[in-house]
Amino acid sequence: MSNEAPTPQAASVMTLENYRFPAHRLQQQQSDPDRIPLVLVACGSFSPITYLHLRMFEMANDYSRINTKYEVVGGYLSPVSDAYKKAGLAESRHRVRMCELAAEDTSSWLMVDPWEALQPDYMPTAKVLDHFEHEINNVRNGILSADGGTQRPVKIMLLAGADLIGTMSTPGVWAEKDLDHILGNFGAMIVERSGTDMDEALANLKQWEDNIHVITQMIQNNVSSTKIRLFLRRDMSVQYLIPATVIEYIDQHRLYTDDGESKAKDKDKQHAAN
Ligand SMILES: Nc1ncnc2c1ncn2[C@@H]1O[C@H](COP(=O)(O)OP(=O)(O)OP(=O)(O)O)[C@@H](O)[C@H]1O
Ligand SMILES: O=C(O)c1ccc[n+]([C@@H]2O[C@H](COP(=O)([O-])O)[C@@H](O)[C@H]2O)c1
Repeated sequence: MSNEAPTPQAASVMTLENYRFPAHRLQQQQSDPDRIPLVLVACGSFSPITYLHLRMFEMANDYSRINTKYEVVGGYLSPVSDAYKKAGLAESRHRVRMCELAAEDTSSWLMVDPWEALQPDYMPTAKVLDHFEHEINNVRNGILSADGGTQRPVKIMLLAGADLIGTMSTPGVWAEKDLDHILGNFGAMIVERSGTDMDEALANLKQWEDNIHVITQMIQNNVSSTKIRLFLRRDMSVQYLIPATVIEYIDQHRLYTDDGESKAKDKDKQHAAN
């Protein structure tokens, strides 16, 4: 897929004007009548997306099937917009395209929603989850029941790593009303992460503990985007840590190299001269 142009409905070619909620892999009908339909939403930088980000969804799917009454009917990556201004953040158009390449090439059920990435202003996570609630439960009226008789509402949940829930326990990072909305109304699936003490991360979130599902990593994977960027700056291999199509894209666009921008500009000048 990496050498193919994105299709017209692809997340990476959408603008705020022609935006359409991606639903091509969203399950249309439930398989199990006894389960509650669930859509997982991972918000983050994804600069760049790694295999761990993708694995989080697989772990959450297994966890849901084995430990809960939920049936996962869809999964979305929602890259943060350029307004987030975090160190190491590549332009959102690149992050959306890398997520899209990774999802299309390695998964049969993950999708990328560019809505958050396209926003000119920073969009708090509570508002991003509201957007999914609106698109799935208001616009689409939920999901068809297993017997085909009724439409059922879909539960939307945040999927995140332990460091992110740790920031929720840290006073002042998240608005209190947003925490109550995210953890009280939506809920979260949290993947443990080495370097983050789960008890500490959850310490101030006791009132919502019934809505917080902790997923243990049975095979520890400690890949992070920061380490990938570091390897790329040192011209070291990132093969088998992130999808091959994403590596190809990073090479083509000279992302995450110290002199990446100037090289890209030189290339543009060369094209213009020819
Ligand atoms: N190794 C990991 N273990 C568990 N969760 C992770 C891991 N890497 C990322 N995540 C989670 O994936 C989500 C999106 O990650 P994001 O791109 O924002 O972070 P990151 O990979 O830590 O990036 P950076 O290194 O640039 O800070 C977050 O919820 C984060 O907690
Ligand atoms: O909504 C908030 O108040 C909020 C506060 C801190 C972080 N977030 C979200 O958490 C995600 C990961 O952030 P970070 O800084 O750990 O890469 C990203 O999608 C942010 O928008 C959201």
